[in-house]
Amino acid sequence: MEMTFRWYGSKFDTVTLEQIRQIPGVTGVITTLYDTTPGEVWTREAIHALKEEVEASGLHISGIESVNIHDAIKIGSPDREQYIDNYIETLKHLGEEDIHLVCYNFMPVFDWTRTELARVRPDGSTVLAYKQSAVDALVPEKMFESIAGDANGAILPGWEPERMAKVKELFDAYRDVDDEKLFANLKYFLERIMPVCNEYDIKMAIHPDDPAWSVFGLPRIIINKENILRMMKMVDDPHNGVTFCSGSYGTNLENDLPDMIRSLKGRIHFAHVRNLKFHSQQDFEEAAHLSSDGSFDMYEIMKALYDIGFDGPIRPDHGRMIWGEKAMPGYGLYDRALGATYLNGLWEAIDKSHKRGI
Ligand SMILES: O=C(O)[C@@H](O)[C@@H](O)[C@H](O)[C@H](O)CO
Ligand SMILES: [Fe+2]
Repeated sequence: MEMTFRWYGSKFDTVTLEQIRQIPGVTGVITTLYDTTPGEVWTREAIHALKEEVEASGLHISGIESVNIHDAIKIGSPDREQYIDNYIETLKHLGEEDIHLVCYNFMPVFDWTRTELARVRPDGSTVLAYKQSAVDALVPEKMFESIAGDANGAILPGWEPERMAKVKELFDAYRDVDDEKLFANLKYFLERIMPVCNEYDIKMAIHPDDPAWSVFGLPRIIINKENILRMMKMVDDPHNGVTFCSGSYGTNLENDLPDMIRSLKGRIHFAHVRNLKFHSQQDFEEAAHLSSDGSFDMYEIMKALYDIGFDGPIRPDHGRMIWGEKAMPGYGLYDRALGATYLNGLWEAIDKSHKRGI
């Protein structure tokens, strides 16, 4: 595995490449062209410039998170053809620039959903949190407004203001899309892009839905072992793979994370590893990465990744806001750096135990 760090680009991120370069063991960044909108073609020039900037700092681009999918593709409307063609163009340009990993998600309307962006924990740190009762008390149009105030002025990934302004219309457009239709539209999309992925060896890594259940009645399919295995089989190509995100699959306590990892051997191309702390089944907050701070056994998660021979990029996921830092919620420097170091420590221990036959 390679330890990496998400970086939104110098125009958007409070964290610099120089800082990332000094986190021990981090060699790559996971980045994006944050000022593109879903559906747009990424130019080769823009990708090249990003790559040069990253490489000038002594790091390299380990993958893209995300090339977002236009709603027409998820809805399956006739104009999806154009947007799929655009996506293929983007993949081609990425391949030409020697980038071989693309993370994306297939969530209707909203990307990840949280009801609080700055819940205060007993140690004074703040974290993102989710409470089902708070979602149930909201109309979807108000979702964005209800959390935007705590965003530290940042644009939230997957919550593009232009799209959020049209939430009502989007909900209408998804009216006839149920789980089966969404599966079919995902299959259609993947079958169309697989030739270019094969040609340029681009590994597609779908990110799970977060939380891993339906929100506001919208269909959500990338939520559990059964569905993700169905998806792997429906387009049975190693380039059709997974971002294993412990914090997203882990929102559903019925998901056995190490078991899911083992069942996806060979198809996990990217891993997000973070911890959650549950207060009740549908009330949880993001914890520090350390097992004892949350509800997951992080050793078992890393061990499962190790055991399946995972060799792709891994990154700490959302971190707490600590030490007075002001950054995009979940994406400050300090706590994610602690997370990277902790995960590297677990990995070293697992690796050495394995080699010594312990
Ligand atoms: O919650 C986050 O910040 C991320 O894990 C997602 O936004 C993720 O990048 C996308 O869902 C992947 O397309
Ligand atoms: Fe994630």
